[in-house]
Amino acid sequence: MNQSKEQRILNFVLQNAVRGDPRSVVDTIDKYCSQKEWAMNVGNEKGLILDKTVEEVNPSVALELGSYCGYSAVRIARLLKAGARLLTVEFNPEFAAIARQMIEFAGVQDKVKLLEGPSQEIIPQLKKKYEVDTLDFVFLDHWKDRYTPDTILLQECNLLRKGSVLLADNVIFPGAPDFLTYVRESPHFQCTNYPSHLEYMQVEDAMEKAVFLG
Ligand SMILES: O=C(NCc1cccc(CNc2ccc3[nH]ncc3c2)c1)c1cc(-c2ccc(F)cc2)cc(O)c1O
Ligand SMILES: [Mg+2]
Repeated sequence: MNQSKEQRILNFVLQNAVRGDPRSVVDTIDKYCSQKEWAMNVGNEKGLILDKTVEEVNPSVALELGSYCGYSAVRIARLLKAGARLLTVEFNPEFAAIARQMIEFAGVQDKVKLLEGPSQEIIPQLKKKYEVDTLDFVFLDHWKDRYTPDTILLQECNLLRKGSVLLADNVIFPGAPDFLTYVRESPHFQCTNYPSHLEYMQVEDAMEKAVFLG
C-alpha cells in the first residue's frame, strides 16, 4: 500500500532532522515541503507571526485546533515556559498518528497533549476532562468553516478570559470570511490582521489575531 504524503514528510524528518531539536524538525519539514511536496503546514513566513504572538502571550495553557503533521505544535511547544502546556486537537486519525510521532521526535512530548477527535466534541470536555480553567492562547488552523462556531463554543464553555488571544491561519486563502466578519464586528474582540503568504507559495494569505475583551 503506497505511503501517504504525511508519512513521507515524517520519514524525511526521521532521516534528516536532529532528534530532540524542535528547530531542526521545523526547518526539515519546510525544506521538504518547499522542495518536494507542498503540504498545509503553517510554514516559516506565517510561522514567524505565530512565534511572535506566542512569545508575546507567553501562555501557560494553549490550544491548537488542527494538528496536521505536528509542525505548528512543535513550533509553539518549543517556545513554552517550564510547566506550560499545549493541547492540540486532530480529527483525522492518520494525521494524528503522524503528529504524535513528530512531536515525540522533536522532544516536546512533555509539553504537548494531542487529543484525537472533532473540536466541537473536545472543546466542551476541556474543563472537566482535561483540567483547563481558561485558555491563554488558541491557534485556529482546522476546517475554515469551523473557526466561527468553535470561537462561539469556546465562549459558551467559558474557556476565554479577558486577554485570551486567538490567532487564525488562512483568513485570506483558503479564507475564513465569516470568521473575519464575526470577530471584527463583535464588541468582545479586538482584532489585528497580519498580511503574509500561503505556505511555500507566492499567494496572498493572512493571519488574524483576535483578543478577547471579556
Ligand atoms: O484546510 C486547511 N486546513 C484544515 C484541514 C484540511 C484538511 C483536513 C483537515 C483535518 N483536520 C481536522 C479537521 C477538522 C477538525 N476539527 N477539529 C480538529 C480538526 C482537524 C484539516 C488548509 C488548507 C490550505 C490550502 C489547501 C489547498 C490549497 F490549494 C491552498 C491552501 C492551507 C492551509 O494552511 C490550511 O490550514
Ligand atoms: Mg493553515
